[in-house]
Amino acid sequence: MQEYLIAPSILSADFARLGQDVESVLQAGADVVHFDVMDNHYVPNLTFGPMICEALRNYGISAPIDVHLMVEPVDTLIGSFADAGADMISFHPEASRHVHRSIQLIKDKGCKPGLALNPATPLSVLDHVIESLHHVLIMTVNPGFGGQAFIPEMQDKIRQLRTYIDEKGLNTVIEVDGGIKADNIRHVADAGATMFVAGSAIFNQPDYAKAIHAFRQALAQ
Ligand SMILES: O=C(CO)[C@H](O)[C@H](O)COP(=O)(O)O
Ligand SMILES: [Fe+2]
Repeated sequence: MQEYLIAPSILSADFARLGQDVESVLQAGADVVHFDVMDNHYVPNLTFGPMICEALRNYGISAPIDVHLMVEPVDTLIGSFADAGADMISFHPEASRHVHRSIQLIKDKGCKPGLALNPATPLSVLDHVIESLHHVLIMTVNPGFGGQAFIPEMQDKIRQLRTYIDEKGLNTVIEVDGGIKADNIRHVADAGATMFVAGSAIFNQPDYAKAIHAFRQALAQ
């Protein structure tokens, strides 16, 4: 059976009690912690850096941490996030002057590299580097904010990426990020995604377990 990963985006968590909130969402059945890093330069918003990642590890969070870098430049932050306890690190190709070098830096630090593609970024940016990637993060909203609506055209992009990966015989993970809800997750999975980021659809609900269960039920259909 296909294994699906649910990755709550802590962008929508309660920052005043972040450790407890992340612990709660993991106890509620989440698989991975999605950690959105925004710099008010690559995207028009500002969030958190490696110190917060390290603080979560020190608090006792042992689940995989999936760092989504929406920063420019990229390379100077890779080492700090790896040292702070990141497992997966993705970045946007537009924000790196040397994409292959950034991927190698992530690997050299023992983390799993990913490329994050904005809605208007073509899949062709994956040519020549796809073999080095652990995951491709398809943005299904424009990066910078939580709580936006899923862009329907991305369904076809995910499908094309599935074909691209399968034709090469790779097992690259397709991660989707933005506007994922219980009522669209099945369609996104049908298109070929296996890892689902969701911020507002989980953290804005009173019962995290119920929200995650609704995702799993939709995926099991
Ligand atoms: O990378 C992101 C925004 O740039 C977030 O991960 C994403 O938008 C998740 O939030 P939501 O599920 O509320 O759309
Ligand atoms: Fe994200």
